[in-house]
Amino acid sequence: MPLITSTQMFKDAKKGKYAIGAFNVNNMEIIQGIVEAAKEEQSPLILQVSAGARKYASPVYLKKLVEAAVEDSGLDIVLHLDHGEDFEICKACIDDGFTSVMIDGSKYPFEENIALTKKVVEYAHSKGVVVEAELGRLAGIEDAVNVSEKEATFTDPDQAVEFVERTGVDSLAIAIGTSHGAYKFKGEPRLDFERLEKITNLLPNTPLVLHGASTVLPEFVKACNEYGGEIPGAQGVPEDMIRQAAKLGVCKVNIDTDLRLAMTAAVRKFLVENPSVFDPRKYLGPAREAIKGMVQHKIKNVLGSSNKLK
Ligand SMILES: O=C(CO)COP(=O)(O)O
Ligand SMILES: O=C[C@H](O)COP(=O)(O)O
Ligand SMILES: [Zn+2]
Ligand SMILES: [Zn+2]
Repeated sequence: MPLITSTQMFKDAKKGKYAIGAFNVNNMEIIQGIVEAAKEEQSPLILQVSAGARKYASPVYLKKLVEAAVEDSGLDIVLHLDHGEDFEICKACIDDGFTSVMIDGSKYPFEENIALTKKVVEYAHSKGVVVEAELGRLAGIEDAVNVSEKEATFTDPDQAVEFVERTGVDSLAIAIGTSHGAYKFKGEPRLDFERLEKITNLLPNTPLVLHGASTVLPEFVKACNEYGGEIPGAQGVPEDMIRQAAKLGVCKVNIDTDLRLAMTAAVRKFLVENPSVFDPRKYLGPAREAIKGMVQHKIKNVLGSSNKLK
């Protein structure tokens, strides 16, 4: 079973009006938890690696861990670079065997974003790798860059059409009100579904990607706060909104914060309840289980990708 591209996966998802989870991975326990969940649910799966993850774990460790997951699980998995910030990192990942890369030129003016994305698309396609790009800008924290609410901009539907036509990109990340991190809304959660619908109607064959799509599960926030953490007021995208986004053309849903919260809640709880234990396996085991349970819930009850493996 190999690493695969997302091309067929996205076609099926778009047609079936469900979404594929793209989960950020940083170490072995995170990978194992996610992959076990996807296997039990017989769900297609995207594992994504950020520049920060490559720096933390080293590129070779992460690549080999994902290869181990493919071998051990027998699943076909997409290995994707998340938020590639320049041509060089995209090229490095493509040369390294990634099957999908994101070039995130969203901080640049429109024409520069197009030129950069086009350059990555040309190289990636010559190697059989698919490309995600971003138009519009999400608020929140991303690789140590904090985009303020003021700097954030929603995706312009007409620009999206021009962007996809001129770059030849395979999928497009859009900004409709989600943001990275655990503090997504101050008041009532609100996403611009009208905008999403418009983009989908104008680009019926382009898989859309929703970044900043963690739901920030209250049970994990509560456990973190109960066991010594301090994350008051954390709030994510309600599950119903993710379901609706999938119905309206979103094929890829990016999830990192929920993994972090699940893992941290489990570790905090274990260490508080077992103060004399110092064997990392004893607290990383429950952390892996928490990730598995959370991912399984998402696949089954939110993304709708259970039993969609071909
Ligand atoms: O978009 C993401 C990764 O690219 C993750 O978003 P969250 O912070 O909502 O998990
Ligand atoms: O979008 C950002 C992801 O959550 C990755 O975060 P990171 O850059 O801290 O690894
Ligand atoms: Zn971005
Ligand atoms: Zn993102």
